[in-house]
Amino acid sequence: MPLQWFLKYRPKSLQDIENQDDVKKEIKEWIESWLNSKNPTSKAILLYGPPGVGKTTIAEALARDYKLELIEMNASDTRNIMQIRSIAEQAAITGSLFGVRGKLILLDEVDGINSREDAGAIDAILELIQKTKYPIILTANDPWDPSLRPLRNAVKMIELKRLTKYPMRRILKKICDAEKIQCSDDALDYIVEQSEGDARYAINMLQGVAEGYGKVTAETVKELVRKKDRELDPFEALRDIFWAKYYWQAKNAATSTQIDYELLMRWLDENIPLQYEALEDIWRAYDALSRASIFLSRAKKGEWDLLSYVFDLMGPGVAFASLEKKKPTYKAKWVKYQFPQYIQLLAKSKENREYLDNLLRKISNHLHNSSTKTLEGILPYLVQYYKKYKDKIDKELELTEGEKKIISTLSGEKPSEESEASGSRAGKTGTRRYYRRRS
Ligand SMILES: Nc1ncnc2c1ncn2[C@@H]1O[C@H](COP(=O)(O)OP(=O)(O)OP(=O)(O)O)[C@@H](O)[C@H]1O
Repeated sequence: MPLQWFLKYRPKSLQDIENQDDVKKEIKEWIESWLNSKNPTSKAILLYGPPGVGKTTIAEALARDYKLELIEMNASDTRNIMQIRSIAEQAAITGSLFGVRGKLILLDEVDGINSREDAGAIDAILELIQKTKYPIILTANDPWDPSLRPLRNAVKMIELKRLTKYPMRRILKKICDAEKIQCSDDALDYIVEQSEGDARYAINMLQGVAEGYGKVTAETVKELVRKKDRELDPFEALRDIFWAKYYWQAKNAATSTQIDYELLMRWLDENIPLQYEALEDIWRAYDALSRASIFLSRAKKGEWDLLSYVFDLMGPGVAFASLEKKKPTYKAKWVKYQFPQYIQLLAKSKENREYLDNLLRKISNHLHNSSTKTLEGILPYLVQYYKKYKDKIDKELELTEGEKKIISTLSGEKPSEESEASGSRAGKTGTRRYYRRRS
């Protein structure tokens, strides 16, 4: 796997870090107070602020600029507590022996410490701060948890703000130039806007578009870039999974859809043969999906830890079933995704077809839309939100029992025995035909 760009282009020196001038000034003064005197202004600092604004990058760049050896560890990993203790011991002794050219200790993500499960972790860090002969940097997104109060009192707090538009645009532009890809200003602005000040997110999006489409235009970014932390609709989730070039892209898509994992399985099931062409790719994708299904049934028996494998197999498992992706010339194929197979049940009987037609007509009249647009663009959402707004929707659209039954079937509720028995793959063509006929 090629290197992720946010790592490849991580600034090496403080002078390359965008937008954090006050922080850089303050942190330089702090480190110089450590190096030039025996009495630093504070033994440790806590860099805090939203994700992807440069907390870790600043700590690493500082070490490089001042030629300090960086000892870096994730504070939220319980296994590190022992290591933190041993550093505390060593730091107390060796600092005085080896003098100036020293180390910088970085404890990332202290807000990830689970105060109940890792009761000793905060104490271990406090002990380290007390004994240390080396400067310590802690980082956190949210340092305001009450359990972190003793830490807050023991450090100097420095806040990092979200990156603003122009610095963020410069970061992206530099990468476009270095990678020799054409990026339009409109496209970069769109990415910047969607990323809400998170440089890692923006760079990941840029890389996703550049590698998916080969060019970064306003049109291509609008297709692929989603607002940060927004839940994906099923069509977007499928595109992100099938087009993913990286594990994280596929995993993100599988875990951040509006639909639940069982429904996502159905969407994938329906669309694997549409997206992949090589038989072996299709076979591998179904193999991953079937394993996901096995883990899911085990998870539902109470072993919920296994859910993580379900997402691994549904997302990255399906995404990397395609060997074509390994070719440098690979470009994802644009496919019009289909609503899952169980809609076949609707096309099966004349009665159901009438209910569906009536339902589509009612929604279309209500929204002044065509039936085709309603079927493809509105119905999936209505189905998704039906349970939550049932009373309102029933009332506004004056739905009959038959029409309500259609919505329940579409939402993935278990079909009745009669319809399940006839839900073979033969009906699938019927569904497709039904869709084609309408569009
Ligand atoms: N101020 C910045 N200037 C230039 N690049 C930046 C800046 N901030 C972040 N980046 C880019 O974003 C990536 C992620 O940044 P970093 O890991 O430092 O964020 P963070 O604030 O520590 O986030 P988190 O809280 O999620 O750990 C970096 O590798 C770098 O490529």
